[in-house]
Order: sequence, then structure tokens, then C-alpha cells
Amino acid sequence: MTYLTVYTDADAPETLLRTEDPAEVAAALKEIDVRLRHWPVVDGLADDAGQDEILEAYRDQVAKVVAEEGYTFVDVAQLHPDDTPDWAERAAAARAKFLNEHTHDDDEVRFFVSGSGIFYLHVGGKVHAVLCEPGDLLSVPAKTTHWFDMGTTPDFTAIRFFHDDDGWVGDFTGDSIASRIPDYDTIAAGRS
Ligand SMILES: CSCCC(=O)/C(O)=C/O
Ligand SMILES: [Fe+2]
Ligand code: NI
Repeated sequence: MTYLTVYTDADAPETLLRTEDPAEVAAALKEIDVRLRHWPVVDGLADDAGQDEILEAYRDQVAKVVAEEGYTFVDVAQLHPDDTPDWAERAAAARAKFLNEHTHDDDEVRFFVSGSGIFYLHVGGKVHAVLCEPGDLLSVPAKTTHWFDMGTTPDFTAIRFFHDDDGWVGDFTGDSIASRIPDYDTIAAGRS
């Protein structure tokens, strides 16, 4: 279930809202032109399922979004804890890639197949921290300033939709706001 926390973007951010109520979450996101939909989760997909198997499992839903919204490239981003010696290093590098505020020329449309992660949407003096979980399809308009935190122990699989065949391209704003807002680990731990 999606968990939304809203903060002010002040030097000392204040919490304005915390909710898991689906209607409240959807309404708060609609105010900033962000769309949240839900797809039934396909059972039985292993963490080590490959991209083709994942896309096949959601073939009909993906095809509908592609047809309706004109995406030309769809991929799967995923990271799950393993016992390889370089896991901690790879996890930290993957986390760091998205951890500073950035924009995209394309929409950010992501479907959570498994695990979780938080999209922080910085709009109109507020930061909406959207903790996405399996079944959540989040659509963020192009140019929205945002960042993403997968936490110190990343564990997620997400389908991503692009209008650009180059896939993920981010423009970093240089704003340090991400360092002032509670991170994934803090928000997840404080969720009651
Ligand atoms: C959960 S998908 C990986 C993160 C990503 O694609 C993005 O653009 C974060 O801002
Ligand atoms: Fe992004
Ligand atoms: Ni996992």
C-alpha cells in the first residue's frame, strides 16, 4: 500500500501530512498533477526473474499503457540483496545515482512489481514523499523536480516506461534539499 508523507521544503522541514489512506494519497498527488494507479500483483515471480519474464507477466497492463501513452521503450530496474562480496558497494552506487534532486524531459512512470522505494516530488514549496509498494503505478509529469531513495538495503523490482529510447536521462538541479528531508530508512522505520 502506498504511504505518503508531505513536508515543507524549508531549511528545517515540517511534516504536513502522513497517510496510507488511498483516497487521501490520490487526492494529495492529484493536486501536484501526479497520478497513482494500482495493478493486481502477479504472484509467483521470483526475485531473480529476468526482465523478459517480468514484462511477460504484466504484458497486458504494459501494452495498454504503451498504447494509450505512446511509450517507445520499457525496461525493468531491479536490485535485491545478495551475498556477493561487492553487494554493499553496488547497492550504495545504485542508491547514489538517484539520490540528488533532478528532472527528466520525459514523464517518470514506474510500476512496482516487488519491494519498495520512495519518490520525493518537490513541487510548490512542498516535498511529497511517495513510498511505493507492489502494485503501485506512479506517473510523474516531465520536468517535475524529484529524487528517489531505495534505502541502504535496496530491494525492489520496477517496470519503467520511456518516450526516449535512450532510457534514463536525468538533469541534476544542484539543490541540496534531498539532504534535509528524511530518507527511505527513516520514513520506513517511522511508519506505524
Ligand atoms: C524505481 S525506478 C529507478 C529510479 C528512477 O528511474 C528514477 O528516475 C528516479 O528518479
Ligand atoms: Fe527520476
Ligand atoms: Ni526482494
